[in-house]
Amino acid sequence: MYVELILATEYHLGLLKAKLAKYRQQLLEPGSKSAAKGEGFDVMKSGDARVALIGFPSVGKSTLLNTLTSTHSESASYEFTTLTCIPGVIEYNGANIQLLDLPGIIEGAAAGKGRGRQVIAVARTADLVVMMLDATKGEIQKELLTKELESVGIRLNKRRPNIYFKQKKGGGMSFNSTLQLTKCNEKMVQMILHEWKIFNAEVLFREDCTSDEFVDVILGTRVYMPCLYVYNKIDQVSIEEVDRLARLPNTVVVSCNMRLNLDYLLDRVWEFLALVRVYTKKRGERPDFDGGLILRRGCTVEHVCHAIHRTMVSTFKYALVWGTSAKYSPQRVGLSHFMNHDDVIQIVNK
Ligand SMILES: Nc1nc2c(ncn2[C@@H]2O[C@H](COP(=O)(O)OP(=O)(O)OP(=O)(O)O)[C@@H](O)[C@H]2O)c(=O)[nH]1
Ligand SMILES: [K+]
Ligand SMILES: [Mg+2]
Repeated sequence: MYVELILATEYHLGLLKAKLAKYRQQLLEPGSKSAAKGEGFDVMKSGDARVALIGFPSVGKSTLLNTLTSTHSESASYEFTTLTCIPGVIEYNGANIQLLDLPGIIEGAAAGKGRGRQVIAVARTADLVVMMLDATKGEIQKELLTKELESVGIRLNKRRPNIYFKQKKGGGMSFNSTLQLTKCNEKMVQMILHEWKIFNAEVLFREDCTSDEFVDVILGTRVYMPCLYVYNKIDQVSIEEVDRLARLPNTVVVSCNMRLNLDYLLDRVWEFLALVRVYTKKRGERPDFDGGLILRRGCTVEHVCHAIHRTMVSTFKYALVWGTSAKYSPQRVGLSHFMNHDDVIQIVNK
């Protein structure tokens, strides 16, 4: 009896949340009235990666842009100093990383307060969100901002749920899981799908997901982004507090005014962007250490070929690789060999 009651509550709540998610989705769809005014700022994507600075007003976003790039963005002690998107470029490890200074956002941003929607629209286009927080203001800012971003479908530091979902023309529902599910079940999935008027589909849970995560999968418009939390103004708090903040996950503590820990911040940005630099070398010549190629972690020799020239793969015979990805230097490898940061490669054509 008791168990049934809990289950009934779970179903009720699960379905309610699914309805809400569906409703919110309609609000965000392009063409709908409320979405129209929430267009992003018009800034060209450039460089090897894009980082968006998100934070409450006056946490020091513009000060950071001014410190790390040659672009100037007005910074002042009053809130909402920045009213538009200001792009700058960080040069690091031979890569050009576009850093976007944005207006501060406040609670209710997702619902249209201030320039919140525009800011969030830009954040969605970034490869990394740097959430800037004021070290003097505790952790509440982080929770509020995370909620704002979640409410418009941005998931920070989370993996896409491992659920296979395919809508079908007929054949009814097929539900399977590769492991014991503890947070969701077939009945719940069916109820949620009916809410979307989906009666024919194939669903396979490959991990123990919640019904909320299943809703994310049906919507299919969620963005999963890495996020680095940066606590600024550590010159204003006790050493004990700095120590505590610095140990939080995915966190860097800095002082933009005093230029403290900014090198470490850049290291972490590079790591979060998962960038890799690879040097090319011609036979009998020294590697071209001025012109490294910027690629993503997990890239292979094939990716390197594409980065050099789109027809390179068709003439590829083998490659010689020096560096940490090679078992010996040089190692002779094929197209599927994984490259590491700062490896050197010489490509031999047919
Ligand atoms: N104490 C201290 N103050 C800082 C630091 N970094 C920035 N500030 C100050 O914080 C205030 C706000 O800085 P901004 O760079 O304008 O902040 P913002 O986040 O861009 O603000 P909005 O554009 O209004 O959202 C300025 O008075 C800065 O001098 C820091 O490391 N320590
Ligand atoms: K400000
Ligand atoms: Mg600013």
